[in-house]
Amino acid sequence: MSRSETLFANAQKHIPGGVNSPVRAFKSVGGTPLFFKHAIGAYVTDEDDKRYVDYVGSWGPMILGHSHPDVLDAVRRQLEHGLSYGAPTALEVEMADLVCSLVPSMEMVRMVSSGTEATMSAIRLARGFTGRDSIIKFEGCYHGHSDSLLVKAGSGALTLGVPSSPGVPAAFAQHTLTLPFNDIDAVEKTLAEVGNEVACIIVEPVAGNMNCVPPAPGFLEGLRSLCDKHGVVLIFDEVMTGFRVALGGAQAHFGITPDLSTFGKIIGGGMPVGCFGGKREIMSHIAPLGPVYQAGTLSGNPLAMAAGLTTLKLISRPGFHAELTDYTSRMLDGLQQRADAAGIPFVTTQVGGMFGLYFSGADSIVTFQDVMSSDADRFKRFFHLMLDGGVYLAPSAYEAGFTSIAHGDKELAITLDAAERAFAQLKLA
Ligand SMILES: Cc1ncc(COP(=O)(O)O)c(C=O)c1O
Ligand SMILES: N[C@H](C=O)CCC(=O)O
Repeated sequence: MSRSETLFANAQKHIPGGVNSPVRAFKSVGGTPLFFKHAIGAYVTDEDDKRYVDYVGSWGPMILGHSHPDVLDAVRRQLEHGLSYGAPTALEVEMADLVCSLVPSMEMVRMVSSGTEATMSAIRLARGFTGRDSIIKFEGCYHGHSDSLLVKAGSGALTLGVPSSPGVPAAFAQHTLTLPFNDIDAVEKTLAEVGNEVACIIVEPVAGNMNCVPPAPGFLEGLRSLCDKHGVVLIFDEVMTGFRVALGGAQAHFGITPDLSTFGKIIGGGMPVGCFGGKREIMSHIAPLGPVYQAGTLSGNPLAMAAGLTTLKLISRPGFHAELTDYTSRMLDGLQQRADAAGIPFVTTQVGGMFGLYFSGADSIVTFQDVMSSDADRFKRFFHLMLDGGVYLAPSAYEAGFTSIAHGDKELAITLDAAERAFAQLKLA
């Protein structure tokens, strides 16, 4: 048995399913999840000492690559001063100022410890601000695992086939209206009927939890104008896209200003961090300024702030996102060429350093149905062939992929060589 197999067998004794987050379990691709012990730059190393070019990047945060020396130094420096105080720090003030300067729609920001907390709190705030109970989300979008948002959700919920989780009271779920992503007519119709009951629309501006689906032209613009018309709070969940598809997030990339935004992943530089924020008028309703309660023992944790601040400063250098985008495009072009040469129907999607791979004959991927019509069995075989070739992709056909600035020509060659062999094998199968 490999070390990963032994560890996985042991893990299952006391950890449900052997993992601390369902998407890690390889359920939809089969086989044993890899247990990692080391990560540096574009690579992760498993417990059996096999190294892989990594396109998961801890599900998005590692935009600088793993173990960036400046980030590690910042954490080490902070370590000497204590792990947590449960009191305000200068680092939090610096973080709030930086986030608000990088993302102009953020006039005020509250730090939390995960993306789930960020979206859950933003929803509560939108409800408290508007005095309305209903929310609109989109099928296949994932906004963390809070009750109101685990309805027709993406990510592990979709992968495991339980997009609407047991344990969510029907009374909660009835306030969550779920509409098709990229279908602005459905939003218009719903708001025309019940607009005065809807507190907010929450959307992943690039859907990244049902593989990667960019917004159709006019979709985000339509959401903005419909929210204005019906007094609905527009929330961009930028936990995944924030600081990745552009320094100012998807809202900068697409030029749409939401009322509230949520961030996670990159903002913590690999440490557990999230935040929500936006218009001062709305954020002023959060305690202790206003009556909507929200709190956290470890919120604004100094180690996490040190890692996040250093990451945000490093990715602010001119040209960073253009380089990230360029690598991603070259990698996807290379995959497409090799799939075409092997005669394998294959489509890719990309926004900046975020991408999707589909075994599909469709011209483009726009809807949830497009995603679900792609060949997940073929992806499963591709995933394992790529693993054999030293490339670690997200272990699900319903997760986006991520590149880092540490990915360069060497990693491109490893990836494309592995893919060429994988497509050839798929053709034979
Ligand atoms: C768009 C989006 N929102 C929210 C979350 C929840 O974040 P977390 O896993 O940090 O709770 C995630 C990822 O899990 C995400 O991709
Ligand atoms: N798709 C999820 C978040 O982006 C993956 C992370 C997780 O839930 O473990």
